[in-house]
Amino acid sequence: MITLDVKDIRKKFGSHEVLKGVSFRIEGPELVGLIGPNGAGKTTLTNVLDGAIKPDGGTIRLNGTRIDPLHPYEIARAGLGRTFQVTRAFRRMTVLENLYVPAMAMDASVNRKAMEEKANEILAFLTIDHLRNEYGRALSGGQQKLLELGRLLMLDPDVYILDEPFAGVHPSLMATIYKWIERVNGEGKAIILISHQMESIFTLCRRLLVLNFGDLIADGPPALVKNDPAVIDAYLGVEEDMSGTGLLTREATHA
Ligand SMILES: Nc1ncnc2c1ncn2[C@@H]1O[C@H](COP(=O)(O)OP(=O)(O)OP(=O)(O)O)[C@@H](O)[C@H]1O
Repeated sequence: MITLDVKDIRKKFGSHEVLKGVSFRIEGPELVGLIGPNGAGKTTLTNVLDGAIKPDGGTIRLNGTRIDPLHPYEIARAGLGRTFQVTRAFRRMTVLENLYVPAMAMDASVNRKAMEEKANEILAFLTIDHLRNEYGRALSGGQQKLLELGRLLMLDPDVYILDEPFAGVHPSLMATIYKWIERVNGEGKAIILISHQMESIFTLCRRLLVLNFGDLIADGPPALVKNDPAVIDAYLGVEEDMSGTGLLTREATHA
């Protein structure tokens, strides 16, 4: 079974303590939302998980093996992959070539025919197969998000971390991304979804982790988390789009 065990992760930038001992455990094909106001530490935690930033303390185990001392490419090989808030599609490569890069980086002796078949199947699923020979730079922001999801699918890690996959995406592509997430999760993979779009988080996730000023202030089912006084306090005065979530403001709870 897939396990991700995060224990007491700490990170300071100068004297600024950005992660203050974050611990959580994911077991099996969970779909977990990681939320929190701007500056809460979500991206820093993601960068620590994928090895881009080394923590000052704490441990991370993936499927029982410690990954926090590893390089990012070793962590990707071990089975943890991510997308980025700002997409990193290769602009001077075609869409197909963009998909080949992660597959070949992970396994230089990968069967080319199988790789091409997989890439074409992924592009069809993401509804961008007609763009297979276009350069990355020719794609819209939303199409680049889809391409990045496709690249991650080529890597096919055990744990997928998706950083703001809906940001800047046209509503018509949202359904495709929802389907993508449900498919990956249905195939038994664990997903950590970071988004400020609360409606998507509350629709998709069965568990929420809430970060605030580097502390994990809540961890549980959305129905419980949304009524947690610490969470309501953290979001007080924050301009998130809470429509459709039922996440209460303090005024609403006191009304
Ligand atoms: N490289 C860095 N050097 C110094 N401070 C940093 C660095 N990276 C992040 N920070 C600070 O760490 C805090 C957490 O930032 P982080 O980007 O992790 O938050 P976030 O929850 O992802 O925010 P957002 O929702 O706005 O993306 C912020 O106060 C930020 O200014």
